[in-house]
Amino acid sequence: MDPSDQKHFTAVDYVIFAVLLAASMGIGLYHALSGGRQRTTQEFLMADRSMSCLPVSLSLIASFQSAVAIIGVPAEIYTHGTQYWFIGCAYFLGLLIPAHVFIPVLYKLRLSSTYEYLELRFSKAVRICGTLTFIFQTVVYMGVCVYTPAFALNAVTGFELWGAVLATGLACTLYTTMGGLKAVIWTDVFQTAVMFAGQLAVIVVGVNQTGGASEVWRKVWEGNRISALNLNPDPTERHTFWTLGVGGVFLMLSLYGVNQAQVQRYLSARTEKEAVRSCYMAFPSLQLSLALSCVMGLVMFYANTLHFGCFPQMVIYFVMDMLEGFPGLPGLFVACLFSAALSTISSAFNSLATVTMEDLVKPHVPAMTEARATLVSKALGWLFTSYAPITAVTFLTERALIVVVFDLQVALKLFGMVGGPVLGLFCLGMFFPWANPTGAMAGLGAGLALSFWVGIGSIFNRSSGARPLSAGCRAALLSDNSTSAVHTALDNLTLSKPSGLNRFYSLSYMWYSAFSCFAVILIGLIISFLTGPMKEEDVTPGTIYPVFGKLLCFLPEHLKKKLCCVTPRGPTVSKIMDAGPIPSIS
Ligand SMILES: CC(C)(CO)[C@@H](O)C(=O)NCCC(=O)O
Ligand code: NA
Repeated sequence: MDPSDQKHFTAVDYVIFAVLLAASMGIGLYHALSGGRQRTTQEFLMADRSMSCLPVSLSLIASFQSAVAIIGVPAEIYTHGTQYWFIGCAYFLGLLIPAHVFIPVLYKLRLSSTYEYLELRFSKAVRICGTLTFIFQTVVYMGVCVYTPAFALNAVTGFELWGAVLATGLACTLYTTMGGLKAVIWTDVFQTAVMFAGQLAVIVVGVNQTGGASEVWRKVWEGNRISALNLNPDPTERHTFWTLGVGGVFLMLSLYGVNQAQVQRYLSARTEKEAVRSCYMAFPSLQLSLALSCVMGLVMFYANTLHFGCFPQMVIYFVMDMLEGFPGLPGLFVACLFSAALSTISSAFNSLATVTMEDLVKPHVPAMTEARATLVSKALGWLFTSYAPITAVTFLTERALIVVVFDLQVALKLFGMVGGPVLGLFCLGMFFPWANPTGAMAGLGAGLALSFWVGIGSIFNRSSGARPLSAGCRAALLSDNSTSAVHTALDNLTLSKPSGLNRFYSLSYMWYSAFSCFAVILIGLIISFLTGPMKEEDVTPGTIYPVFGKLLCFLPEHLKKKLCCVTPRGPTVSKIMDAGPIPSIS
């Protein structure tokens, strides 16, 4: 790295950065010493189920908004125009459905791990498979998240990459294991504020330097960066209204509907109403965050005259150049990236500790005392911490992978490939009373196989929906002579339509969630009917959401009853479950 890139940080910047870390630690320490002092798993993992909707809602948006999005979205807008902004349309249904379908079912069951649902509805084996899938997704995602801010810090201060990665993991584990979920949620609130402040500062400075908002607008308009609504129905087109606005709903459902990190937050809310409200309140903040990162991409487009693509790493240099002469602001921006990453990683730690404890440890050690269980949960937190830097460092050793790791697409592909089948499994259970455990297992297995097939196939398929400039970006990263590299990349741009299996591999990654979700449901239902569908009286009460009953409310009563299996939650079951661990269902 050119040492001249490292002139940006002044003493004020270091102070701002230190304040972020100190405040996060302080919040952790406060929750370690107040309340019940984190001596029970109910407090450590579930925040005593006492949270109100405001902190929960800010925490919800922080979980999956990492530095990857903060710099990935501007890079996307800069390169391809504002089409990506239409993902905001998916936020409507993507939050309404969790609020009115998933929360009512999951909250009433008083779960700790969302995968307990799978055991109640299907079997222990399905639950374990759900848990393992989640652990895989989260561990890979953490590796991606931890790397981005470390790169930024390295670029502006020269701080060693691996040192920054380790420090991030360490800081995060410290406050997470000290203060439990309460600390995670309250640091999320603080860190979300820092995140917004950093993005806002860049935009305000950028717009002022470039001669006002109307100037920026004129230039991005002339530069063709304001995209019209693309209604092309082709599923291989990377970003259209359909892939973003409809495919995006399924992506949102896999994250906000059934992902442990989010469900744990809903369940930590004081009441079900409060959980639903937090979901509603997440909507404006998510839109604001999307708008800020899109506008940042437009401002960058104005500030830079190069009319080729931009890779995410460049965003950091752009911003640092823009903020030169404003001491404190580079520090605020790096703090913004770290806030985004820390809040995501802490959610990941806490949710990993929860599922490992609740799904993998507790069922085998039923007689564990609360104090012991809390200790084990904390130890699990530490275990997973060591895992995140290991993943990140593995990425580091493969220099070419660095470009990949930064990509917004990588994170969204992962959510779709791994989260989509799990979403399908929950939908199969909640909406289709006939689905049986065999069907669920087969559906999940087939769904995962299909989504990995298309996901891995797309990596090896040149004309895939991947960004056409990625080859150029890689070359540009490795040499300073970016102009010629970009020309080569543009020359190599393949415009021919793929056919056959290649067409399958070119499926837009925004459809991965929907595709694998439907695959799981379809295969799950077929296998269930072949092996003997579940009888209504065998389904655990409270695990079905009568979606057909609600949709077909005009049908006569007896037909509706046949279709939707509206089983009320029996008093015996609720008593057993309120008393403690879930009884095994055979
Ligand atoms: C997942 C959404 C679409 C909504 O939360 C967004 O935050 C996002 O694009 N996240 C990318 C992954 C990341 O930032 O780590
Ligand atoms: Na975050």
